[in-house]
Amino acid sequence: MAILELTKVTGGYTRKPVIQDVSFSLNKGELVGLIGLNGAGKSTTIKHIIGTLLAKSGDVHLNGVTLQENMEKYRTSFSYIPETPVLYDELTLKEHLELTAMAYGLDELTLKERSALLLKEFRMERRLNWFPSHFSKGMRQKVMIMCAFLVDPPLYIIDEPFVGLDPLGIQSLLDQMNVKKQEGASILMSTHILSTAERYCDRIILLHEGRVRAQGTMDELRAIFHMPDATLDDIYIVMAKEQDHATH
Ligand SMILES: Nc1ncnc2c1ncn2[C@@H]1O[C@H](COP(=O)(O)OP(=O)(O)OP(=O)(O)O)[C@@H](O)[C@H]1O
Repeated sequence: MAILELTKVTGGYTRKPVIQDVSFSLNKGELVGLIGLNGAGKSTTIKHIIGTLLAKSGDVHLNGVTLQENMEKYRTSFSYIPETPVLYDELTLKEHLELTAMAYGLDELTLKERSALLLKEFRMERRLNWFPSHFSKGMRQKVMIMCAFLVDPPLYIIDEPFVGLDPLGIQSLLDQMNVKKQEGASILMSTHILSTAERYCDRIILLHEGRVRAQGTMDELRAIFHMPDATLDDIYIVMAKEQDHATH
């Protein structure tokens, strides 16, 4: 069974749809890249998955249920790392981790064990009692990343994770993603860093003007675009120059 399944999702912010007929799924243990130009609809698609926007038509199943069918199961089946960190100014790093643990019903021991590993991995051990106002941009992002991994859900949704992290931070994140994948979790990641997406993603979904233009492994994409030796950058540029696919 797919952990995440979008079926013909059409939606947006106003009556005019931003994404149309978006269908794709993620299987257990897969890392899938959501790729597209600025304004293609990546964040809008993610908002429909996490439930901040509701589809005008079509549906999203997560862990076998829609948000309407079982809100509790749906919400606890994923964690989300937004593009721009959202932190509580009046809570320390330690309190952010504690709050996340409480929201997801983690016991004290699990919180202690998992946070010790994450704090070490992301080199934040000495910042436990700091407030967000003293964090750099990358550190703020690391707080969100640590909270997401603390939960240990079956699905991670990560919006443009690499901007703002230093190379060590990026490597730590990729390592964590890999560990979780090995344990069977699935990851949906949107990014503009195509070389990283090409290297790490099992499959790629190419969004263009609110629609899925193509999806598959790199080899499948090369076949679809008739570009046998192409990199993801090459394919992306060809897709970006297509004028009329939105109408087909
Ligand atoms: N809050 C909003 N209200 C109305 N329209 C919006 C809102 N946010 C985004 N849009 C519109 O939806 C379309 C898709 O935007 P979206 O943010 O999903 O793109 P994206 O693929 O994530 O782009 P980027 O790579 O720049 O982050 C754009 O035309 C944008 O103007």
